[in-house]
Amino acid sequence: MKVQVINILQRNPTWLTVLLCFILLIWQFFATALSVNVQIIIFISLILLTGIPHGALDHLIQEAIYKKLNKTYHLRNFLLKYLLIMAIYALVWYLFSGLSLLIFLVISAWHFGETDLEKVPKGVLIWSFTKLIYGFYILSFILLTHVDEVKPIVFKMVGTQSNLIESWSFIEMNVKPILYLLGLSFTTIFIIAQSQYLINFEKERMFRLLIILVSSAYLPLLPAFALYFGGWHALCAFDNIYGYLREDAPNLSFKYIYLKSLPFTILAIVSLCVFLWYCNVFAASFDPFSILFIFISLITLPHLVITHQMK
Ligand SMILES: CC1=C(/C=C/C(C)=C/C=C/C(C)=C/C=O)C(C)(C)CCC1
Repeated sequence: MKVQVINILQRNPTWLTVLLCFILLIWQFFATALSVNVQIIIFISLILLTGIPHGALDHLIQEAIYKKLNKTYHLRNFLLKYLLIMAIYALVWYLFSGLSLLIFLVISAWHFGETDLEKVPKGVLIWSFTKLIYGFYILSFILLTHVDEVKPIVFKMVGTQSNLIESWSFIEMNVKPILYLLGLSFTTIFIIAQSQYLINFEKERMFRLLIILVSSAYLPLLPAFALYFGGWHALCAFDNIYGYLREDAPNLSFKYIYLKSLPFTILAIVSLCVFLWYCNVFAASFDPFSILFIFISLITLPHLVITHQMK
């Protein structure tokens, strides 16, 4: 029995996330509301344990892609390209914060769709569109079920611009219709895509995601986002990357690739701390979560460019 449970968790570690959802919901229901400290601990733990490490494998992915293409891989060139993309995006954030946030939301939606629906064939237009709508739905669900908590973070990220205030009041007043419309659009396009190119989705996997999403709606924003991002998206991404790297090196162990992510995880954490310190000293108004999300956006763009090349 014990061995069976360990096997299931090893094959599908997202069951642990489901378990965590139940623990948090029960705690919240029977004991007290989750304190801010507990929320922050859950958020930071998941971001550090899986969120950042899944992106810290990009150098291995790039190396594997180059190997398949018979191209020579240089870590130095990889790092330069990565940092250049981040620097350009940071400049765009500095000059046009509203546009940058929009870019972040669109690429995140695309990235969530691409990772979660990894079985979907690349280059089939209807499925590409389905992935995007799927990502938008997931992201909107998490953000719009926490609209009051999202608001101050977003306003600190982009400043109080009049067009943002207008769009925000529209969103605030239409949370339910927006979610219904997106849900309906996703269902419709999913059915059309399935009728054109049938894909067999694991029902049990979809059930796990559903539990995580529904639970997230009843939890505060930080644990809600961390449960999806660290407890679902990053774990699925790890699985995809592991499978991709094993195509050329079947003996690769999961422990080995996790350890390989550590140097860049540590580098990312140190850079984040420097970034937080810099913004605290030099920015007019400072909110650590806004800065953290801007930092996540900066590392997401090159990460997406690399993971998109995995076939
Ligand atoms: C939760 C949240 C936000 C969105 C975060 C997103 C979109 C994260 C995407 C991360 C990705 C795609 C990482 C890739 O590995 C906002 C609106 C910025 C601020 C309010 C809280």
